[in-house]
Amino acid sequence: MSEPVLATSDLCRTFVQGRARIDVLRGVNLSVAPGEIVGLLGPSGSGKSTLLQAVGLLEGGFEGSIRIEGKEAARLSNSGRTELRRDALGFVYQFHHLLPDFNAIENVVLPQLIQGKTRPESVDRATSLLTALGLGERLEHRPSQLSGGEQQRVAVARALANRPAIVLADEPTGNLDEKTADVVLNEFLRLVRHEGSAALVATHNERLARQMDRVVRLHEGVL
Ligand SMILES: Nc1ncnc2c1ncn2[C@@H]1O[C@H](COP(=O)(O)OP(=O)(O)OP(=O)(O)O)[C@@H](O)[C@H]1O
Repeated sequence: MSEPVLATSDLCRTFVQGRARIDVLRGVNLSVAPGEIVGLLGPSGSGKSTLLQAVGLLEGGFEGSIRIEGKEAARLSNSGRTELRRDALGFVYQFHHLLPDFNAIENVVLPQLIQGKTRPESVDRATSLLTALGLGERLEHRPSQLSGGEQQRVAVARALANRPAIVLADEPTGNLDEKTADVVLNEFLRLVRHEGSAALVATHNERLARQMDRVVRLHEGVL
């Protein structure tokens, strides 16, 4: 069996607020195989975003092990973690977080330039991803000139631009109306499958989660 793209073992995260201790993650064991799309369900406040932030190497303060493509995050230097985040992970959030002064194609080109790709190849890749998401006629629109669904599609293209091993998505369609959310999620899943990336997708929506390969649930800090 091939090595998981993401594996956590006994992952714990406690927040201390004044005298209160909140044990949000209490020994999470999760493994995601290459190309596997996993839905992460759990009630509000159950720790889905906290888990995604930990495995996205976005913040420290957790205990336990996080391995991405076999690399133990805690053993890496800060720059090693930054490189791993840039090369192996893609992120989609509930709000698009696109750069407002850059158009769609530039938003998707930028992470590739940061990774060291040339401008022509980055533009080719961005054009093909955005076209696959139905935005071939919107390449030069800035975020404010796009609808909510179109903005999220650009965010999806940006997340996939560097061919991540796994995309981490936190309520990627949570800000869209139901019909648009369905369409955008389906396009997201289709493109992730086509690209061969894995994905871990936090959602409240059981119906959308059923379209994924597997669903895990956070309950009282464990899966
Ligand atoms: N920086 C922080 N300091 C203190 N408590 C925090 C912090 N971040 C999160 N928490 C607490 O951790 C718990 C889990 O929060 P988290 O955002 O991970 O839940 P969630 O499952 O993503 O919720 P939702 O579905 O509503 O987005 C909550 O009780 C929250 O108040």
